Amino acid sequence: MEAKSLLGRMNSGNSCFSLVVRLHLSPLMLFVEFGTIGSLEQHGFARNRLWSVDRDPPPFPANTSHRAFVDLILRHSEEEVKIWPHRYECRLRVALGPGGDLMLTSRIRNTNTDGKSFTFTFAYHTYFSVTDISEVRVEGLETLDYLDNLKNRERFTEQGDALTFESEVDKVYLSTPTKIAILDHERKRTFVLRKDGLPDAVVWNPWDKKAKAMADFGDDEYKHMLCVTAACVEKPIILKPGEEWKGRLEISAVPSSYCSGQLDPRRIFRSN
Ligand SMILES: O=P(O)(O)OC[C@H]1O[C@H](O)[C@H](O)[C@@H](O)[C@@H]1O
Repeated sequence: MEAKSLLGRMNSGNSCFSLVVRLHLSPLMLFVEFGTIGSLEQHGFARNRLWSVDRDPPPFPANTSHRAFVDLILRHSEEEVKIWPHRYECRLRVALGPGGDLMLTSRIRNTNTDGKSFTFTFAYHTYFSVTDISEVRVEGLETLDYLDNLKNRERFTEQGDALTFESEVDKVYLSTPTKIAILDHERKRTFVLRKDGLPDAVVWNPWDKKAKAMADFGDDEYKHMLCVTAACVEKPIILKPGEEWKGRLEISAVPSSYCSGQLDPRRIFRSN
């Protein structure tokens, strides 16, 4: 399966809202090196590999409402050995809930037979469709420390209230809470991200100049997108042979002007 530029569209069946997540896949799954810190290609190699579908996946736990799912698998390959001399298995489960919520679960296992550990970083590079970036707020990241990719990854502390956007942004927020909300006032829709095992969050919008310079990005598309990436970047994950790491991201869309902490989106879904 080609991982690049996957468009995932989910309609809730409820006319109040629909959720469009651009799973610019690999984007969805960055592996080994997030960003351009190391010697590998931008965001690592997993994004540009061919994944296969597991036709006999392990069953879902009985107590979950997520019944529609696909498991994608990526394993080491001979051609990759020069850049990443390890054996691994990476499983990505993409599941849809009855209310239209999207659940991404990743498991990465060290299958080395030479006794060697390996280290990697990880991110779900999810692009969110918004009506007007200038009217968007992000809640859950205020007052946190971040590394600013536009300033040589210098560390700063976010001030004030919720994040708003009026120019290019490329920040790695550190030790973030498990819940982050993206409020689209004009559309009266909020995306709620719930994550596990992914302490960091990257917030990115290229704004006008960078958008024009990017070959695979429309000149005006920056006005209608925000990339909020659940990640594990600051402290890389280390796995010994036989060990497995698990990370999870759940994305829900909630109608109207939901504010984090005030409403529980799960209840809204159930009552619809
Ligand atoms: O275009 P992509 O390779 O998907 O990456 C787009 C952007 O993703 C991230 O959020 C990074 O922090 C940015 O520095 C990068 O430009």
